[in-house]
Order: sequence, then structure tokens, then C-alpha cells
Amino acid sequence: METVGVAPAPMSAPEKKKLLDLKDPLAAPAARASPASAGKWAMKKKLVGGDGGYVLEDVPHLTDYLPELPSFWWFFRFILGSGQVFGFELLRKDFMTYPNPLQDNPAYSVVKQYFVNTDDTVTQKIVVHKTSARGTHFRRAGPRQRVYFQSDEVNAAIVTCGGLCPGLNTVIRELVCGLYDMYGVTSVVGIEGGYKGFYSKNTIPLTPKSVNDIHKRGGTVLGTSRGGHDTAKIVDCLQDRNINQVYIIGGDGTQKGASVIYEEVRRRGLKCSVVGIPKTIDNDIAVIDKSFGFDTAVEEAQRAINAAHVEAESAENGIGVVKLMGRNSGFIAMYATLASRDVDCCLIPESPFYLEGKGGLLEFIERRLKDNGHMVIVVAEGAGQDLIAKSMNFVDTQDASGNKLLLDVGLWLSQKIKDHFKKKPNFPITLKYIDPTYMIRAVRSNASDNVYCTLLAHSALHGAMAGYTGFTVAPVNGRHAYIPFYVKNHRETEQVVITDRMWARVLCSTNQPCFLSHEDVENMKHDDDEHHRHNTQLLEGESSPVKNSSKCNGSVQPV
Ligand SMILES: Nc1ncnc2c1ncn2[C@@H]1O[C@H](COP(=O)(O)OP(=O)(O)O)[C@@H](O)[C@H]1O
Ligand SMILES: O=P(O)(O)OC[C@H]1O[C@](O)(COP(=O)(O)O)[C@@H](O)[C@@H]1O
Ligand SMILES: [Mg+2]
Repeated sequence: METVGVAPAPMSAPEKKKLLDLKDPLAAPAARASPASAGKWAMKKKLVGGDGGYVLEDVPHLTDYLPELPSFWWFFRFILGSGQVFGFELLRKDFMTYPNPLQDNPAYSVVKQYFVNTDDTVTQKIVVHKTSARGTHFRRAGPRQRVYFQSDEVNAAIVTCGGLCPGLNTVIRELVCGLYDMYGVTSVVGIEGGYKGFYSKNTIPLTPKSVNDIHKRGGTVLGTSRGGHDTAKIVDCLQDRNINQVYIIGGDGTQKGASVIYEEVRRRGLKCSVVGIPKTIDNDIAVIDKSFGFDTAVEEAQRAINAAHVEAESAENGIGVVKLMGRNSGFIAMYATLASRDVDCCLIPESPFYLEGKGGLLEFIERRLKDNGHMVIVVAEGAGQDLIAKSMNFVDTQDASGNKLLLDVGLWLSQKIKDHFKKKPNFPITLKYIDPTYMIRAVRSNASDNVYCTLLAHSALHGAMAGYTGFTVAPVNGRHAYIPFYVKNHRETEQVVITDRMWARVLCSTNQPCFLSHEDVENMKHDDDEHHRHNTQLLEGESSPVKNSSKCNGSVQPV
């Protein structure tokens, strides 16, 4: 088995494919029943072991639960008896699959080895020691020699859910154009307004012509929403409309929803590939290198930080406060701070801070103003929420998707700073608060995100055409991979690890206090070690492959 990023190790035949769990229940007869009964059809891990602690977290395939797809297979089986005896498995595969239409596409005729070797995998852990286990791998994304759908058989649907993010339109455009141009698929529809659009709205026909210019606009031409995830109704819609490939673009909440849809599709025995494309401007999806739109967000944040800096520099004891997105994680704030170099203090949810007293934020602000005459503070929207909640009577509220609604930390902080300096008449300050959140989210994607979105879309449709299902697609260490929905930590929010070197770089560039005592840091390191141990039961002796504060490692390679 060839691997990417780790030298291939020779394997003995019996060890080559140690199928830890491949036996799945046969398909349930196509039926409509309550998803509550879906338990016994729930996703099973498909783990394949290899030499040296190699583990492949494989993706489900339509044939896992639809072992006999075409009806004429039954006819041959009836005449010839057992497929196994007559070497029939090979013949069966030929009936179930079709040559990839890309092989006749003039644009790809020059490519030396266009099709991905079916055994290629991508390693999750790229830094290894000579004694470390090879660890978790994912199936490499890309076009396969044989596909499980004929072009005229495909009815594809695309939906966007959750918050906006630069690049949504590019992903939609490239899915549509890729399906048409590479696979000759002509039936693609858009679902309007997120998950609830499956059962409350008409579909929008999508063609290369209708999506031609959409990548030049922010937002999503399909509309999006939070809430409204009714699995049974969504799968009814897929069944009624004969949709056999569904591309679901959204963040952590959306991918959890996609996973449940996949389970229900499988329970009903439908030939329908369920594909997730991870989206979140916050860049807080675990396992993957980064999510699309993040680069654009960091770039766009520079404009707000520059404005804050200009304002602060031009006033006596000027302070610019900029609030950036990041509900649970400070990736945008951290990267925008590092990119700018004008920021004096970066506050993120992962790093608690305090205002008053020795080593507190207010003391630091005073000192920096005395030294420099101005300063810029970047604060992620999720930072300091505990402090705010303590200082005012607040009852937790949630949005339609169940996400906690946050208090405006930028406003709160600005007020606290103003109040502090009001008590010091000899220390007049000028504070400007800039909240560019929705401006950053609503812009069109930049050039690098556009290319990234194109590759994501292509990887997604290659996977669906090859019959894979129940997976999200994303770069892992620079290579696109298919990550099964069942990889739980992939669906959980990732946070900046403040005991990693990347956060130290920020502290170094801003010279801000770390607000933590030595004891706090030691406790955090201990928690991280515990987390590593918990995440690496398969890989004794390895550190966590999941947590990674830099999160933007590796340039994205063509699939
Ligand atoms: N645990 C869950 N199970 C099923 N659907 C979910 C779950 N969490 C969120 N969703 C659905 O996913 C969609 C988007 O979720 P949301 O949290 O708003 O955005 P995002 O996907 O960007 O995180 C919503 O329609 C919501 O109902
Ligand atoms: O105002 P909205 O639409 O609820 O969005 C706000 C949230 O959306 C985000 O940009 C990203 O959220 P999702 O990726 O979960 O959609 C958060 O940073 C922010 O808290
Ligand atoms: Mg989310």
C-alpha cells in the first residue's frame, strides 16, 4: 500500500489488510421509517491495519450496504450459481462500475497518471520518529479509474448551511462545472436556504451557464440557514427527487447533520452518496489543514486592523479595538495579529485574561500607552465571555442551531477601558471600536481560497462518482483526503493550543502578558498530555495527531 508522507513499508501478505471491521449488515429494504430506529444501521468504523502501527480510517462505500447494485447481476447469478466459485466477483465489479469518462477528456489526456491509485492513503501525522507508530491514515482523494455512476444516471444536489463564508459560491460553481465538464452529468440542482430547503422550497436547476459568474460574489447563491434539520424529511426529499449524490457544504453543525443523513440513507438502502464539504470562517474543524474562506478572512481583517492603527496613531493615547470572528477559537485573531505586526494585544477564547490588578489587561494598556502613545487590541468574539457574564446578569441563549449566542466582547471591553481611564483625569485616551465581523464574512473569496475551493469541489465529486459516501473531503498535511463522518474529533471544534509554539509567537510579537501563572500553564500542559493520551489509544507513545495550533500547515497540493 503506497502512502503519502511516510515511506511505504513492506507488508507481509496476512498483515497487508487486516480488516478490523468490514462486515456490515446488508441493506435494509428501501423503506421510510423513523430515523429513531436507525441505531442498528449506525455507522461502523472501517479500520484497516498495516505494518508498523499503520491504521487506515477508511470511508464507507455504496457497495458496503448495496452489495448487488444492478438488477441484471441477479440474472447472471441465477444462471451461473455462486459468483465466488466462478471467479464471478471480478465480473460483478465490471457490471457495477463504468470507465471514468475523464479518460476520454482531451483536457486530461496529457496527464501522466491522472487516476489515483485506489490504495493511496494520506498520513495524519507528518512528523514522526524512527520508533513511532505510523498512525492514522485517510484514503487519498482524486479520480478513480472506474466509477459507480453513469453520467446520465446522476441527479446531484448541493446545499449550503450555517453561517456565511467567503468561497461558498466558488465551491458551488466548481461542483456544477466539474460534474458537467468532467463527468458529463447534466442534472444538478441547488437546495435553497440550508437544510430546511430540502422540504420547504423548490430546487434550483444549476448549469455551468447559470453559475458562471457566481465566484465573483460573496455569500451563497443558494441561501443558507441555521436550524431546521429534519433528517426523515430531508431523506424523503432525496428519495422523492431521485437524488443520488448530495453535496453538503457547512461547518461542524452541518457535518453532524450530514452524518445523520448518511446513516438514514444507508438504513433505507438508497444508492446515494452523501458528501460533506467543510466550511467555517473560524477554521476550527479538527484534523483538516484549514477551511476555505479563512485566508480571505485573515486578509480582510488586515484592513480593519490598519484602520484601527491609523486612528490610534493619530490621537493622544489612541486605542483601537478590533473584534474578529471566532466563536470558540481564536484562529482568525491569532493569524490576523501575526500577519499585521501592528497589534499590541490579541485576546482569544482559549487564553483567559483578567482586567484589574497586577499583570492585568488594564495595567498593560496603561504601560503600553506610556511607552508608545497608542495601541491596537484584537479580540476574538468568543474571548472573555466568562468575565462578561460575571459582570452582568445574563441568561444563556442559543441560535436556531443550538450555538450559544455570545455577548459583544468588543463593546464590553471598550467600555471597561473607558471607565478605567475616566478615573485618571491626567491620562486622557481616545478609543475607537471597530467591528468588521460581517464585512469580513461577506466578501468574495481571494485568489488562494478560490483555487482551494476548486480543488475541494473536484475532490468531492471524484469521491462521489467513485461510490464513496459518508465522508468529508479536505486537505490533511497538504494532500486532499476523504475523512469518514465517523471520525468524531473531526466533527468537534478545534481550538488554538496556547501551550504550542504558535501562540508563543503571538505573545512574542505583541509583547503582551500571558495572563497565566506558572501553575496555570503547568495544569494546561498536564490537560494537553491527558488529551493526547486519550486521542492516541491506537498509537501508544505518540503525541496527539489532532490538536495543532498552527492549523494552516502545508500548502494545498493538486489532488
Ligand atoms: N448535532 C446536530 N445534528 C444534526 N444537525 C445539526 C446538528 N448541529 C447542527 N445541525 C444542523 O446543521 C445546520 C448548520 O448548523 P450551524 O451550527 O448553524 O452551522 P455550521 O454548520 O456552520 O456549524 C443547521 O441546519 C443545524 O440544524
Ligand atoms: O450571526 P450568525 O450568522 O449567527 O453568525 C455568527 C457566527 O458565525 C461564525 O462566523 C461561524 O459560524 P459557523 O461556521 O458555525 O457557521 C462565528 O464566528 C460567529 O459566531
Ligand atoms: Mg458551527
